[in-house]
Amino acid sequence: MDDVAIVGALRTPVVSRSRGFAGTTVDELAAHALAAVAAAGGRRPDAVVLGNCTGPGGNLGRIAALGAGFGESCAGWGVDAQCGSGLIAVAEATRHVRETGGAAAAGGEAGAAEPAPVTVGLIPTMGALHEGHATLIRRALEQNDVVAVSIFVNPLQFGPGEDYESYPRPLEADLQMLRDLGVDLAFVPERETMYPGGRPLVSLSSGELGTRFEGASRPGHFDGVLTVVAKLFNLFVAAAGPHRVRAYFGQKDAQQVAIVQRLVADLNVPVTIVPVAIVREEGGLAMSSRNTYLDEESRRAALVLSRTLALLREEGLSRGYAGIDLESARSRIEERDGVELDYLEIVDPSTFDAPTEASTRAMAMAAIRVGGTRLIDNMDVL
Ligand SMILES: Nc1ncnc2c1ncn2[C@@H]1O[C@H](COP(=O)(O)OP(=O)(O)OP(=O)(O)O)[C@@H](O)[C@H]1O
Ligand SMILES: CC(C)(CO)[C@@H](O)C(=O)[O-]
Ligand code: BAL
Repeated sequence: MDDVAIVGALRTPVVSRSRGFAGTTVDELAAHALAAVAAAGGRRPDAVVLGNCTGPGGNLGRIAALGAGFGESCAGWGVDAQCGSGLIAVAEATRHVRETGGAAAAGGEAGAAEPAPVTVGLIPTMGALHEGHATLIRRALEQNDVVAVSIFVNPLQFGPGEDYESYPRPLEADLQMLRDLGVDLAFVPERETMYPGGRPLVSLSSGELGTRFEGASRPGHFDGVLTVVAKLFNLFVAAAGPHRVRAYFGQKDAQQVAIVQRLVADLNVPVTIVPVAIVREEGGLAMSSRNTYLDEESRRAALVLSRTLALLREEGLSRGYAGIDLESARSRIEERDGVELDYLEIVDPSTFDAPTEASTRAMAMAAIRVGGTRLIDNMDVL
């Protein structure tokens, strides 16, 4: 027989596996459709071929045929090829009809598959975007289905006399960069949206860790960071519904990464933190929005920061971090014209205490002031 025709086609509704048909098995669903299509056509098939799209495996065709009441004489088999198995099953059924000369066969696909869960990537920024931000964004685009970038210069994390007012805000250029990168959503709230009525009454404390290093020079800075980050996390977790949220932070702000990781752990925030390595300019200077404040001379002077850290890294990797001469490194920075050293220390980045025998990482971290600009940087020395 050459001419084989499809005389009936039915399918069950498509629903979320965990919802509508939660108590129904795949072969029961298939049996239901098979019985209905046979009743409509007025004829029982003598064979059932079912493609298995991540169903339970086994011989779905045979089980469903029995479930549909086609009796033991109805043959049944399956095609276990996930996507596309339905088409192969129909082709198989056609072949069966052709070869057996006139008997009816049913082919189709059954499965209980749910698409991989959608994930949301969030990159909190203060804008004035550069290649460092772009790297975080690209990482998020690789790892998530939906990517959102927030741009908000958060007044709570700036101390008196810091650069809150003068912080660069090139919004149009930032938005163009986000469009070019293929970001799905830019969240650019007004100050009043984030803090209606001014400073919030309730805010977060970054604890003792928030008072050291960056926190010692910028009192209250990390409390402000945590408060805005917690607000952003709450907004995005709520908007993402059942979907997982990952948030991307740059290792340039290593202490910030550690404190945000503690926020998530200590307050059970359902967000996964993804740290991203530091992106540097060709000469080694860590990229930063505040680099735009530097004139040519300051930019040259600022190189002492990354170069000193790179020397410490070499020393640490070749002789062990315990042998590093921090005092000479500090002098090297202080002796550079136009540069003021705030701190240079070696810490275990999981605690920000001095590394111990048990430490698996040791990190040299430093902050300097060049002209009026404060810059930070760090490198692993173990
Ligand atoms: N060079 C960089 N490499 C990796 N991540 C970076 C780099 N610069 C910024 N980031 C990360 O981008 C995120 C947003 O940072 P932010 O908008 O404050 O930019 P910034 O360049 O750090 O600005 P600032 O000059 O204010 O420190 C932070 O998680 C930060 O660590
Ligand atoms: C995380 C952050 C966006 C919070 O304002 C800021 O501290 C930053 O840009 O690193
Ligand atoms: N990148 C850290 C934000 C700040 O310096 O305020």
